[in-house]
This record gives sequence, structure tokens and C-alpha cells, in this order.
Amino acid sequence: MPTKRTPLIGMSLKMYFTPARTQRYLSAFVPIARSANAIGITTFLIPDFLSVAASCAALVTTEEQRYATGVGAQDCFWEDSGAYTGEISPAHLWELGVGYVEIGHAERRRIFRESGDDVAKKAAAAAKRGLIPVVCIGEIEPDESQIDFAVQYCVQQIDEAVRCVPLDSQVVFAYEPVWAIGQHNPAPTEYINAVCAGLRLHLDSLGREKSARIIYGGSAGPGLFTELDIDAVDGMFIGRFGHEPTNFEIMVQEIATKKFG
Ligand SMILES: O=C(CO)COP(=O)(O)O
Repeated sequence: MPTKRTPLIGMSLKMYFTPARTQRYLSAFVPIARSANAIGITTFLIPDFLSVAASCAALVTTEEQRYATGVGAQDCFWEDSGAYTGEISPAHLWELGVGYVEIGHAERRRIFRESGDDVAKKAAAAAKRGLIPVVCIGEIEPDESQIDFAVQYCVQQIDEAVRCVPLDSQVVFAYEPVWAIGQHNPAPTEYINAVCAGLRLHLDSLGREKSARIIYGGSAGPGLFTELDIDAVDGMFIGRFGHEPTNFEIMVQEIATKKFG
């Protein structure tokens, strides 16, 4: 386990890009990820499942790159093998070179009815395989005056999700207020900082001060990270505003201007 928390920036392509477009995106993304890694910033790219193998071939050529310039999956099942038609095995992802698995994104919880229990089983199965779970958490309703409510809501999601994940296993929590996903602007920076500070306190009190990182997602784009408090927020989780690779590069540079412990 690292002795300090490494800043990180991840990007999910959701179901936006065809495999051919992902391949083109990779040719711009790979050098950006390598340069970020050279200055101590971890990156991960989460393409659609059909592009996971090609993304690993481009980004993960050594064991160290599995996490440093990693590739993620958008979901996984909680069993490694068997008669589970249509599901994706954590063991198979590991074999391809995958380092991260996104679990419990708001869209999966809402559209595919994933429960907190499903999230917990998937997080435990991913961690057991050595994959870093990227557990998505976030309150549903917009009420920026209710910081305590948002913290409590997310704390419950955290406690449920990692109840079977060992304290020394790395976990990334993507704090994505559901009301801020798919919008023109992210949540207000003071609000993000206050909620993440509450979550940080909770994770530290659990004994996850080194192993758990918090990244913010939800219409995150250039200009946001410079306003965020790095004692609480370790990085960002990007959606649409990273579809232009130069935007992703700008966000890496913004993270690089901060002085992480
Ligand atoms: O859900 C997100 C990342 O997983 C955020 O997506 P957008 O940045 O496109 O709102």
C-alpha cells in the first residue's frame, strides 16, 4: 500500500464511444496518461467492455501500469466463473490487465436496480482479485443547504459497500451527487469540499486513511480542481468533459499545480 495518497484522475466513457472511436481516443490519451504518471499522477480510463482488451494493450504493458495508467471496467459480477450468462468475471478482467472496477454508478443503481447489497458483493469480489473498486456514491436530490444530509447519505453507502473489503485494500470512492451528473456545471465547489471533508473524516475514523481515496465526479471539467481542497479530494472522475483529450490534459495539469502531501 502507498504511504501517502496518490492524486488520481479517472475517466469513464460510459456507452458514448464505439470501439473504433475509443481506439482513436487512445492514441491521444496514452501519451497524456504517461506524462501524468511521470509527474506522480495516477490515471485510469474506463471504456465500454468491448474496448477493455484494446485499452489494456495500449495502456498496461507492465504490471506497474495496471494501477498507474490503469484501465477500468464499468461493472463486474461477484463470482469469478460459472453459469452466469452475460456477466463479467473479476478474474477475467484481472487476466486482461485491468486494475480498476467501477461499482454502483448512479445509472446502474437507478436504471438496472442495483442494490447496496449487490454493490457490496461486487466490491468485495473485485478487491479479492486485486482490482481497485471505484465505488460510486452520492445523494440523489439537489439541496445544497443540506451538507450533513449528503454526508450521512454517502456514509451509509460507504459502510454498506466496503463492509467486506479489508481495511488495507485500496478503494476509490467517486463522490458523484446524482443531481450534478449530466449537467452543464458541477456541484458548487464549497459544497463538494464540505461533503468530501465529512467523508474523509469518516474514512479516516474507519482506519482507511491511506487506502481510501475520494474523487469528485458529476459534470467535472477544466477549472474545477483548482478550487477543490486536496485535504479532502484526491482527484476527479470525468465524464463528457474529457471526450476532448486536450480537456483531459488540462485537468491533469490543474491537478499537477496542487501540492499533495
Ligand atoms: O457519471 C459521471 C462519471 O462517471 C459524470 O458524468 P458527466 O461528467 O458526463 O456528468
